[in-house]
Amino acid sequence: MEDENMKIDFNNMLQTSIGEHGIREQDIQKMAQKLPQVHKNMCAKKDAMAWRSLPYNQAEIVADIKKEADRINANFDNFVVLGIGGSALGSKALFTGTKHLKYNEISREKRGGARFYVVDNVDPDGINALFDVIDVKKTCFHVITKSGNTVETMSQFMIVLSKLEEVLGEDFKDNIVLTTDKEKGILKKISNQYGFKTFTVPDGVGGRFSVLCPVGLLSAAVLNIDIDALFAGAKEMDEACTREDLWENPAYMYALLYCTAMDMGVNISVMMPYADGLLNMAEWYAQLWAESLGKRYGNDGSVVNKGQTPVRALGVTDQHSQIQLYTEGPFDKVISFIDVEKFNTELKIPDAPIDMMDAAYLQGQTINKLIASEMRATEYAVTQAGKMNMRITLPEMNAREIGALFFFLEMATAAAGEFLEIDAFDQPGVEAGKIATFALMGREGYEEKAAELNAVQGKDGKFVYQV
Ligand SMILES: O=P(O)(O)OC[C@H]1O[C@](O)(CO)[C@@H](O)[C@@H]1O
Repeated sequence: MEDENMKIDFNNMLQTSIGEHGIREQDIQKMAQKLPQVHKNMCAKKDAMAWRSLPYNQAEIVADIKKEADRINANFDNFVVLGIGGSALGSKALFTGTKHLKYNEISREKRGGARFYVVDNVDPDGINALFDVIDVKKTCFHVITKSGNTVETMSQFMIVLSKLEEVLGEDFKDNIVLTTDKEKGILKKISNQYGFKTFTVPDGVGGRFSVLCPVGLLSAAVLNIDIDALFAGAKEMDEACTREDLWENPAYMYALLYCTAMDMGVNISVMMPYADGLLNMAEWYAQLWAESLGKRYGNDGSVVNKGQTPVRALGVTDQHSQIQLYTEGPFDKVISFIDVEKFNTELKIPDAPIDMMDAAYLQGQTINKLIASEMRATEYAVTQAGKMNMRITLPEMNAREIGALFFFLEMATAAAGEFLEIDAFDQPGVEAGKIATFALMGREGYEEKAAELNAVQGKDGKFVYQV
């Protein structure tokens, strides 16, 4: 990739940079023995990993999405995404990664479209707070659930439908857009019966890999994010991340080094962007890395309990809360710094009208230089402390770079799944909680589970402190 593109620097993962707790050349060689099989699987499973084709095969869908976005922006003041996990996090990362950080507060003229919100929880105060600031009549709700059954999203949807009915009677169809599976799930049945505008999550595109399909693209279009540029970034990354040679494929190197680190007891992956707008990218990555790699069983059915705990941190803010631990605590984490070479704006630290004393050296410099210097300083400090870290540098925060970053991390995650010999595309571990929730909420067919839950032995009172 050329100089103006993203740069991914793995030096500080290595013993040559950080000393005894780093990865050695021979560790790379050893893990690289798996690479031919990893590459073979990545090639063989390309079609099954349908998210890899999304930058290439959606011309018609994107045209429809843009038309729908134009309708939404022409008719509504607000656009609200209802969804959770992979149905929400990509939209959030896209939004803050490319748009004005106070988007909803700037004028409509400057925004060029509806205000944008994502509701990805079932906190009553959070949902009610949104209703306090939007006029539901003037709001389009995008209900996203691939399975079409997710309890959080369906309950949000029901609340919204009733609010709409209160103010619009039966005339609320235009305020709703759905995105779901092509045939499965309750939402699809509702779509068929009531004829809401509906987009499809393609087969082979799991929630956490779905940002570049209608799940994230309708948000992108409503936000006037350049979808062609998103795809261009993803395609560039695809080209790099399908190469067979480890030394030319950054996704393979990421996967190899992180899996080697896991074998060395490095159980935590901290993503620490130095840009407010990229914190949501770290949130998105957290689901991607956690749900894809956290697995009890290996492909051969044996118990492996693999995975690495993702942590989101924000530079520089979390330097003043977490870096003490990262430098001096256990050797159990790797930090992925993300920095941005050129921010969208510049902010000078002017000469102050009072004597700033020892702080006067800051005068005439920029906040841009300060954040960049703090990133380098923190990288230096954790490297000196012998802790694994690496750096992803974005030349700018724009649609192309964000598209490339999504695709890079998706490819790295899929490759890591192959190195770990687990299925990176299922999530059986979340089922137990979902089923228990159905039971506790009285869903038909879950009576036995409800009885089981109610029969669970009481807690030992001596460990419960009623203060
Ligand atoms: O899009 P859905 O089916 O509502 O799922 C939401 C999220 O729930 C999960 O299935 C896990 O609970 C995620 O994998 C997914 O992104």
